Amino acid sequence: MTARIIDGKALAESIRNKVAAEAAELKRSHGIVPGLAAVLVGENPASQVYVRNKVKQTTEAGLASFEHVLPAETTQDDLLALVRQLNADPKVHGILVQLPLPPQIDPDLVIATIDPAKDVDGFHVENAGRLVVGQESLVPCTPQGSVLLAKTVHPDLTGLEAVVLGRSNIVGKPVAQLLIAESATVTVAHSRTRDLEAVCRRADILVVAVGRPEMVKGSWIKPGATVIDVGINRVPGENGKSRLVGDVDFKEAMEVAGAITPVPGGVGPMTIACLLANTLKAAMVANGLTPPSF
Ligand SMILES: Nc1nc(=O)c2c([nH]1)NC[C@@H]1CN(c3ccc(C(=O)N[C@@H](CCC(=O)O)C(=O)O)cc3)C=[N+]21
Repeated sequence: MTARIIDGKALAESIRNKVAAEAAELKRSHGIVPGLAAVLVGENPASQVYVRNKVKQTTEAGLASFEHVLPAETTQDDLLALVRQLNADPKVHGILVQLPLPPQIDPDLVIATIDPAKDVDGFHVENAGRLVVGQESLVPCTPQGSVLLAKTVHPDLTGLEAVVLGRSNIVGKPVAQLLIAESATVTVAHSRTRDLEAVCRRADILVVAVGRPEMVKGSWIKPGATVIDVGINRVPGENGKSRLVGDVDFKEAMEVAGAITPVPGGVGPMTIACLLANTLKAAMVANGLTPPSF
């Protein structure tokens, strides 16, 4: 059997098109242009690619994009001052401070300083808590994108066995919360889990977010399972070039899984699409309007 490849690029494009249509209508009816501010500290090359893609897609969807590129030596106080300035700026509806930050800056303090209503990453404790208790919130983009991709295969996740491999605050934990909200039976596994392979093999839906290139092998996957690969790892490729691989051994997984997301072209594009959707949502909520669902 060969797995079906889940097309993240196509789903991301359809979400971006919907954001663009809604943004055009918001501008026509209320004169509001949703604005996203992205703050990048230092020059991590992978971050720069992400920021460049994000700026392009933000403007293509008709949203306003405000870029703040700060030197690696930026002090914590200077970054906090910028965040407060963006909190107070009515043209800015969403604020994203790209992680990781340099060592002199405490990321928890930066996230806590972002106005929760503008926290389009969904990382603020207020949004994380609201997600857990099932209240309306800004939901983290990569987790949201991962679950939307799983739902292209299983529109109803009720009662399915979901295993999330990874327990980070930015992916593993929020993915688990979203899957619980979809009535899946959720196990969160991690590096300390006993017999990790056997736990993964129980999964109808396996979401992998560990940041280790090609760690999950074909033998870890239940035949026919849906595999969502959140990893984006740059590894040495042919003739001195680098290539991107996920946290799942794609070649092996293709022989066992029922459906799988590729890297690139899977979860990555969905992260950006969901970021644009969150920015639209933040702009509408800030103006007393009811946002669409995606
Ligand atoms: N506050 C914060 N929020 C984030 O969401 C965040 C962050 N910091 N720091 C960095 C990571 C990384 N990240 C990516 C998103 C999309 C792609 C993406 O679109 N990748 C494409 C293309 C990859 C390529 O060709 O280089 C793909 O997978 O197909 C990649 C990486 C968001 N992150």
